[in-house]
Amino acid sequence: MLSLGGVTAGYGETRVLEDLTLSFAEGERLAIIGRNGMGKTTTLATMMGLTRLHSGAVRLRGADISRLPPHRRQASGLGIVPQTRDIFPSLSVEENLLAGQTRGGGTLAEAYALFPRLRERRRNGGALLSGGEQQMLAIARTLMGRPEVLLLDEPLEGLAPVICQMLMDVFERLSAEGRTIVLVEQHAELALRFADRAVILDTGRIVHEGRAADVLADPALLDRHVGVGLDV
Ligand SMILES: Nc1ncnc2c1ncn2[C@@H]1O[C@H](COP(=O)(O)OP(=O)(O)OP(=O)(O)O)[C@@H](O)[C@H]1O
Repeated sequence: MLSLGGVTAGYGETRVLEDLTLSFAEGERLAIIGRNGMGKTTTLATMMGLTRLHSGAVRLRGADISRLPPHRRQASGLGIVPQTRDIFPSLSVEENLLAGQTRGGGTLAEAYALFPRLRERRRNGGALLSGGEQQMLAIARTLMGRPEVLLLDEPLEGLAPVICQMLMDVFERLSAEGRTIVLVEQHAELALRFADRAVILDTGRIVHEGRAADVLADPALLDRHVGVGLDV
């Protein structure tokens, strides 16, 4: 579905990812884990065209999209939910959703069916939402572009366990509908339980790649490269 081949990328002259090769299939659930600052966000941003690609290639369904700007990648089926959520604070929930709508894209009815809470809050300003509601809105807004590949950057960060579980259920649903999901998460256990496959990043390089269940069953590996105890 999507691949990075020998990718070295970063910001300006700074190189964050070094010769990174990674691919995943249609419908797959991939978890990318690792300590802070190891390049997880940069990996998603590079898939989306938001970094400087020094060398290597990004391919979507075999087509080289390395030179495509982010909006063209979005039109080709990629969607990212950034860690920063990027809600427009002065727009209502509904206006935020419509801002993410593309031609032939998702509908408000679909967004509200997935997140009934957003329907209740549809006239509220973005600035008045709780953290969980902001994250629901960020996800729903990206889905308005009907992405085939959904890139999620630490969607659970700072949220209460009950909201985290609700969002994980939503990701299960999106995956069951056939979407390909890449989940970057500090909550390693939730991410690994969800994913088929896991990649561990350390200083911009892949230090482990394999079945998520195997990573989950290897506390020493997690301790070495993720450095957090399992969180559930
Ligand atoms: N816009 C930027 N300009 C320059 N360097 C950056 C920029 N964004 C991130 N970096 C650097 O790139 C490295 C990797 O950051 P990245 O955000 O990809 O890591 P991460 O694994 O997602 O960590 P976190 O969990 O903290 O988001 C870090 O050293 C960071 O300081």
